[in-house]
Amino acid sequence: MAPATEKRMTGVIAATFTPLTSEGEINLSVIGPYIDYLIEKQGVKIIFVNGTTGESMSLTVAERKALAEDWCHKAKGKMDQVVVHVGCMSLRDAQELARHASEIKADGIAVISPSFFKPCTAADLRAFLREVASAAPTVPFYYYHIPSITGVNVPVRDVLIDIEEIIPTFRGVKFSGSDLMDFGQCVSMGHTHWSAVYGVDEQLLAGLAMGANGVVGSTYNYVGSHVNKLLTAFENGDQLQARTIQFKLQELICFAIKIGFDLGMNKQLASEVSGLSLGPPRLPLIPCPQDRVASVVQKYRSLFQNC
Ligand SMILES: CC(=O)N[C@H](C=O)[C@@H](O)[C@H](O)[C@H](O)CO
Ligand SMILES: CC(=O)C(=O)O
Repeated sequence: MAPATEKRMTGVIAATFTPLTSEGEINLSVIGPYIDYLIEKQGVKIIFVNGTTGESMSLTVAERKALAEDWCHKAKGKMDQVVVHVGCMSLRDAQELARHASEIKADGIAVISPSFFKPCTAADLRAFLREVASAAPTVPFYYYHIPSITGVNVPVRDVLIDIEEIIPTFRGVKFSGSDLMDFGQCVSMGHTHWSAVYGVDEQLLAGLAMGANGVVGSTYNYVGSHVNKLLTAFENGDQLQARTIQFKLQELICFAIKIGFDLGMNKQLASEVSGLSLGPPRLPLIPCPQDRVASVVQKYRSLFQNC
């Protein structure tokens, strides 16, 4: 059983971008103001760092450690939780990051499946996750499912069967897939000390309907306050209001997709809205052309400003 003091992942969780300088170095000076911005302007109290949005797979292990440490240190006493993604292609790197996350007192770790050589079965994936988790035996552990990026389509329900027998620290799933039956099965197989957080921002309301405890995503860096209202409306049974906000977010994402939505655009949009200097993405991703940034920012303002 989980210790009584352990916190669950709930509410609106921002998957943070990794601030880079214009020369492409990690820029730790932005992290303090970034945390304050998320708390004050977006009402976000839990952050998920070094994930997909954080370009973790494009960073070195040393950079990921420096970032994780800074996020945890600066969020202390401000954020409710910092969950650090430690997944890597190499099991040894993932274990090193898991151990490090434990040392810096991260509130949880999450692990993505390796995606160059992929696990073929749920058993293979479970074996990988167990080895990473065992490097941080006191830290709450989450499996991070993102099949559109990893190409690993093992149903999460198969990963979860009796998983605490092999990973005693297992505490839930960050589910960034669109298979809502599988997500529903994760919720229904879950325990009261687990969290099922949903990660497809454009259909988060469907995730809530399936029983998500929280939502995690990149767009909550700049629509977090609106999505907080969506969650409240959902809890109050106000489906109309919840859908109104969801549809606005869909409109923004649809618009962005039409002009070429990628992490470069997303990061630049977050910079423009927040006023933080998040910098460019790292190659192979490239910065978004200024005219496209301007039009997505304009769309954002027309949908979300002054309401
Ligand atoms: C594939 C991807 O990056 N997924 C993110 C997190 O899981 C989401 O937050 C998306 O960025 C978001 O749903 C917009 O498509
Ligand atoms: C979106 C998300 O959860 C991530 O960036 O890892």
